[in-house]
Amino acid sequence: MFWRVLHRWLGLGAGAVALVLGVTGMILALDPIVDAAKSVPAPVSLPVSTLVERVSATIPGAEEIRRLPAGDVVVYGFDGDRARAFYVNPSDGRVIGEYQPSAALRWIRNLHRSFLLDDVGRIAAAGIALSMLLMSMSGLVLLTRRMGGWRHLAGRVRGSPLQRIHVISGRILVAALLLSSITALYMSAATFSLVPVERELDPDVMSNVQVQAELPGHELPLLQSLPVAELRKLNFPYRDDPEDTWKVTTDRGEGWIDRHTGQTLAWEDAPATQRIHEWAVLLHTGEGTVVWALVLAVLGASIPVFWVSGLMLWQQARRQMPRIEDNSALPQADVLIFVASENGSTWGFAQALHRALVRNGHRVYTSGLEHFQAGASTRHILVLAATYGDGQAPTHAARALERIARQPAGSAPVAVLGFGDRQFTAFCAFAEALDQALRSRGWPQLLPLERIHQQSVQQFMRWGEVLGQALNESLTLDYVPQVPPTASLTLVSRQEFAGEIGQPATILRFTWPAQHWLDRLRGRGLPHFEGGDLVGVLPPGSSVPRYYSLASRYRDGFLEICVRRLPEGLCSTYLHALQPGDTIRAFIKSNPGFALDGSRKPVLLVGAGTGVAPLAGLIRGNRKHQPMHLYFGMRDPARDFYFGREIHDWLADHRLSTLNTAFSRTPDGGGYVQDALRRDAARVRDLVSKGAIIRVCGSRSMAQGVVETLNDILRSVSLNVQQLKAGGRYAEDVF
Ligand SMILES: Cc1cc2nc3c(=O)[nH]c(=O)nc-3n(C[C@H](O)[C@H](O)[C@H](O)COP(=O)(O)O)c2cc1C
Repeated sequence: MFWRVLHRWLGLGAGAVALVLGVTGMILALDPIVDAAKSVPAPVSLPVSTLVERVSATIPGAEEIRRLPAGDVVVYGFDGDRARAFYVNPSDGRVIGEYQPSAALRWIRNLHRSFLLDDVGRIAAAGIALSMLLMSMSGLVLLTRRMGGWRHLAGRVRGSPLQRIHVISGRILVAALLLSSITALYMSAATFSLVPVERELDPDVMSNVQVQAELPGHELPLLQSLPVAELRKLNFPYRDDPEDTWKVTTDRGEGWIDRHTGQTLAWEDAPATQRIHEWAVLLHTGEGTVVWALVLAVLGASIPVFWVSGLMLWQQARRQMPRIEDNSALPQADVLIFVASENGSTWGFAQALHRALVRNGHRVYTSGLEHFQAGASTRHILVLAATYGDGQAPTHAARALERIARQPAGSAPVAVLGFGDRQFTAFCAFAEALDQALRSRGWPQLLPLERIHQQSVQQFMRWGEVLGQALNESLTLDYVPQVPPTASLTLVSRQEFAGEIGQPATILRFTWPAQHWLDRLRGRGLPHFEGGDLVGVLPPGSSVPRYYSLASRYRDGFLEICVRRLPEGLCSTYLHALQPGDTIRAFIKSNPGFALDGSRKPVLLVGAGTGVAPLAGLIRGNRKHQPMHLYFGMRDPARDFYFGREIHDWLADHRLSTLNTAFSRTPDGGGYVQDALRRDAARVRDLVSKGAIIRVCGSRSMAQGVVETLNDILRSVSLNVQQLKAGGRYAEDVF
C-alpha cells in the first residue's frame, strides 16, 4: 500500500512538472509564430553594407545590428548614455519602434528553463529532462505492449472518442518527450560546459592604425557581398579605439574587418559543435521556422490533452467498477476472489459470484489480482482473469505472475476462470499462464481452467453450476451484464428479404440525432464505430442485450444491420416490427480483432447468409480501393442475396474487386461457400501467399467448414489457418 501511494504521488508530481513544461513549452513555441507574423524582414538580396548605411543615417550611435530568427532587424546603440534597442525597417532604415522583449515571456522562459531558480533550477531541469527521456522510453514499451506489439503501434486506434484521444495524444507525447528531452539534455550539457559549443578564443587581429582615414560601413567589401538574409550580428568598432575592428557573424561563421582598409583580417568557420548546438536549439524551440514551431506547439499541447483525458478515463473506469458489497477482510474470509480486468466487465462477473457465495453463507473477500495471497481462514480461491494485447495481462495485474512465483503455495485449492475472445490467437492466454503458474508453484486445483468467450453469460452460469458441485452446495449466479450508456437510434428505412422458409430477413438502417462533441467525449452519445463492430440492442422489457454486426461505419452517417427473424426470437421479432420513424435504445461494442489494419494487402472476405453484413461494412468503408474479394454463400439469390444491389455498386466503383457466389438451394447453384473457395483454389492460394488477410462471418458450422477447406487449399504451400491466425491475418465473427 505504501509503495502504491508513494508511486501515485510521485507520478502525480512528475506529471504536474511535465504539465508545466508542456504548457510553457507550447506558449514558447507559439512565440516564434507570432514573431514571424509581425516581422518586417529584409528583402532577400539586400546587402549588409546598404543596411549599415541606412542604419547609420537614422541611428548615429548604433553599435550592433542583429537579425532575429523571425527575420526582424534590431539595432542596439546609445542615446546619450542610455542603452537602447530599436526595431528598424531594413528597406529604409527607419525606426519602427523600441525593441523590448516581453517581460511575461521572459518569465515563462525562465520558468520553463529553470523553474525561476537559476542554476539550481537548471540542474533540476536537466534531471527532469533525463527522467523524461527514461519515461518516454518506458512509455513506448508500455504503449507497444498495450497495442499488442510493434506492428500495431501505428495502427488504427479504436474505442470511445476519449480513449482514442488518450492513445493518440500518448503517441504524440512519447515522440514529443523523446525529442525535447534529448535536445534539452544537450542544451543543459552546453550550459554547464560539459560539451564544447563555441570557439574558445577570438583571433588576435587589429585594425591598421597607419592608415588614417576610416572607411564607412557601406564601403567594406565583405559587407557588400553579404546578403542580410545570412546575417546574424554585426558589431561596429568602438568609436574611441582605432585598433578595434568590425565583427560580423553569419550562418557560416565569423569575420573581422579592418576599420581603415576594409580588408577582411580573419574568417573563422562556425565549428561543428556550434552547428550541433544550433540544431538542438532549433529542434527544441522552433525559433526561425514557423512550420517546426507549429509542430512543437502541437507536441506541447499533447501533454495537457494526455493528462486530462487520462484523468477522465480513470474517473470513468472508477464509476464503471461495481461496488463489492459485504466484502469481508482477507484474514476472516473463507473464499477469496481475485480479478484481472482492463475494461471492467470481469468485475461485473466477480460481483455476481461474490453475491451468490455470500448468499450461501460464505465470508468472501474480492480484490484485484495484484493483491493475490491467501489468509489464515482461506478455504477456496477463485481467479477471474481477462486477457489483453497479444496474450498479456490487464495493466493492473501485469506483475501478478511474478507475485505468484515469489509466494509459497498455500493449501486452499484454486480455480481460474479466463475471459477472452476466440478471435485472438492467444485466447485467454493470460488465464492459462496463471493456471500454469499456480499449478507449477504447487497450489491445489479446485477446477480445471475454463475459458469464457465474449463474456458469455450462459458459459458463466454453467461454470457456476460446476463450481457449486465442487463446493458441495447449490450455487446460482444471477449475473446481469452491465449495459453501457445507450443512445437512441431512429429507423429510416428497411429492405425486406424472404430469407429462409419462415425466417424472413430485413436490412435496417438507423440514424442518430446530432451529437454535441462534448457529449461524445464524455461517452454519452453514440461512439465512433467501424464496419464489423457490434451494436447491442435492448428489446423492451429485457436487460440482456442482443448483438448484431454492423454493415456501416460512423462516417457513413447511418447504422445498418441485417436481422433474420428467429422463431421465438424476442429481439429479432421486435426489430422486424419496427417502422420508419420508430426508435430503439442501443450501444456500440467494438470488435477489435475483426477490424482491418489499414494496410494495402488483398482481403478475402468469406460470408454466408446474414453473415455477409460485417463484410459489407468492410467493403463499404474501402474508400482506398484495397483489393477485396468476396465469397458469398446463400440459399437462393431470389430470397437471400443480402446487400445485392449495393454489392453490384461496390463492384462498379472498385470498392470490391471480385464477387464469387454459391447458391446452395438452386439447381447448379454451386453448393456452399466452401465449394466456391475450392473451385477457386489456385487464386485463393496465390492471394494468401501474397499476404492476403482473411475475414469470415457466418454460422459456427460454416466457419468450421471454411477452416477445413482453406487448410486443404493451403497445404501445398505449407500454410494453414492456425498460422494465419497467429500472424493476425485470419479472424472470424461467428454466431
Ligand atoms: C484491445 C483488446 C485486446 C484483446 N486481446 C485479447 C487477447 O489477446 N486474447 C483474448 O482471449 N482476448 C482478448 N481480448 C478480449 C478481452 O479479454 C475480453 O473482451 C474480456 O472479456 C474483457 O474483460 P474486461 O472488460 O474485464 O477487461 C482483447 C480485447 C481488447 C479490447
